[in-house]
Amino acid sequence: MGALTRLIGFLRPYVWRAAAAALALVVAAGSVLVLGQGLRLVVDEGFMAGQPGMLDRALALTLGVIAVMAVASALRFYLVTWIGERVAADLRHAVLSHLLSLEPDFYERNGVGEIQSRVTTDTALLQTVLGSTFSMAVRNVLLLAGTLVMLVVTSPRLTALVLLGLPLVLLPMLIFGRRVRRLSRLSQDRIAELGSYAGETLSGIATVQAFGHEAEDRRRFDSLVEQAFATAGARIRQRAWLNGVALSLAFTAVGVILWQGGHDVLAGRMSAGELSAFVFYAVLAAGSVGVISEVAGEVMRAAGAAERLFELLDAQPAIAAPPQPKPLPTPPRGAVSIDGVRFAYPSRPRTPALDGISLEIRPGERLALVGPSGAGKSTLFALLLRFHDPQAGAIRFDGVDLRAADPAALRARIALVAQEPLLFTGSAADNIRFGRPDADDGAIRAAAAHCTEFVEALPEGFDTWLGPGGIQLSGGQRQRIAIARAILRDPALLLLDEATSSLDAESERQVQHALERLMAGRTSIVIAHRLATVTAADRIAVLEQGRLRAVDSHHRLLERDPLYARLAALQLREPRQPAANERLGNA
Ligand SMILES: Nc1ncnc2c1ncn2[C@@H]1O[C@H](COP(=O)(O)OP(=O)(O)OP(=O)(O)O)[C@@H](O)[C@H]1O
Repeated sequence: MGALTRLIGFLRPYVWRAAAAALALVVAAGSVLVLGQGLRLVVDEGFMAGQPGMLDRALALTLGVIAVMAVASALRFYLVTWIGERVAADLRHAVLSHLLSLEPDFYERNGVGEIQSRVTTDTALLQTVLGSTFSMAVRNVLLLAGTLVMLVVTSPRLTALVLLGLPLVLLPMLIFGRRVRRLSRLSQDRIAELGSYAGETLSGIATVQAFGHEAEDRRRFDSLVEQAFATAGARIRQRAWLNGVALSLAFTAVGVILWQGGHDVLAGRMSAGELSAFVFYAVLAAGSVGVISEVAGEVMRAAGAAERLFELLDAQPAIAAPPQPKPLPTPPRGAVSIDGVRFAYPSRPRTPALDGISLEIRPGERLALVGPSGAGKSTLFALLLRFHDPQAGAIRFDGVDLRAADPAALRARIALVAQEPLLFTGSAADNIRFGRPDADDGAIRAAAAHCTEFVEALPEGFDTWLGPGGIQLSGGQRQRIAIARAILRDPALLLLDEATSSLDAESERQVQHALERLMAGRTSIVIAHRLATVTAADRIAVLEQGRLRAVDSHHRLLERDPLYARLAALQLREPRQPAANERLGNA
């Protein structure tokens, strides 16, 4: 119920349309009720009094009422459906837009697949229910209320009989309705679980097939699908009971009324026209109850879906701009100060991923980060981008504590080139424009100066569609596009996670050349995997188990830090030399 009332809040911008819809609804339902009175007149004044002229007038009147009913019904349908679709669209918009403000951690905790399923299946369900079912429900609730009034007006005695029977009809609806609602929610959860599992498996299809994991996945799919089906089965059983019980009760009631009413007419307590009208209204009422019982389940399912969507809407971003964000100085300098930073991931509060890190990085400096796997290098990047806040200490960018700044303003001064750069569906130009959507073609070409030769060789140059994830490019080409994207953003601070996968010597040289362009004149922090990078760096910071071990130049570290010497020997690689057969081939 809470979710439904909150949905009504979404109606606020459309009060006038809602009012018009309500008016059309009342007129449409009202004209159906008037038809019942027409029926009474025809029977009493026409048939019983034996006046054919009365029949003609009754027909004319009826046609008029039908015309009004038709127009009002069409209007009601249009307006109510429009509002339903509009509210579903608004809700989709609100949820998607809110999701963008939640930090990467949130998705790690809750699973992207699960969230995706809520956004797609739950909004789709709401869309159908708000767009059509809801309109039916409202129409029938109103019709039911109207027919009940008309029943009382026509014959209070018979109505009393109906009302006595009413709890018999409503009680099972309430009981079954509640069960249906609980099962609906469970059913949606199961489908979401399935969707999330399928999403992960299908996006990792290459790994799945390479390891021959299909049989295992098929088994798990089977079990998840069957679980979802079992839940759906339980829900359908409840709905089936609900429908059967409600309908049989309603029509039994009509039978009883006819029987009692027939006795009343015979005894002269009511006219035949009144009984006709009464039965007309009773049938309408029973029909409404039937429809309501049918759509109530759907509406309850929608309430479950709305509840899940509101949960997403209510998720508070852990990282947000303070009410009065402190502006970063202009022009940006690119000074980073890390001061006694301690950070542990929420899932492992006892083992800090970074512990007591202090480091000053001067504007324009080139700092290389090295350390064994799990030392905290990527975590430091995540903190610099403010995906997390440190539990102790502070990070300052150009003198401003990251927590005091607007994260968007901070990130506008940073560009990230990830180890496996992520490209998105679109053209080469779209991907380069990613961090500056308003950039014109000239700016894009300038930023891509290091890769024009290969981009222009693509079938449609910069407008070539690269497929989802830039699948149509080689690893080295993807990296160069990602570098162009960072150059176009023109950041004061560059965060670069060097690729570990080896490229051939020529691609390596091209990527290196692109990186030189990117790093020129800005502060850069590089998670280094190449010997060339550490030798060219101003300083190298050696991390080990979340602690800063040493900060110095390559040569001095080689002399005085055994861990560094070992890492340099094992981890940092020279550009790959062409193999002997390649050299032979070239000769
Ligand atoms: N999301 C997370 N939740 C909990 N712990 C995490 C999470 N991400 C990383 N860690 C832990 O934090 C520590 C530092 O990880 P981090 O990814 O920063 O290391 P790294 O130096 O970048 O390693 P690599 O070179 O292998 O990428 C590791 O012990 C890791 O297990």
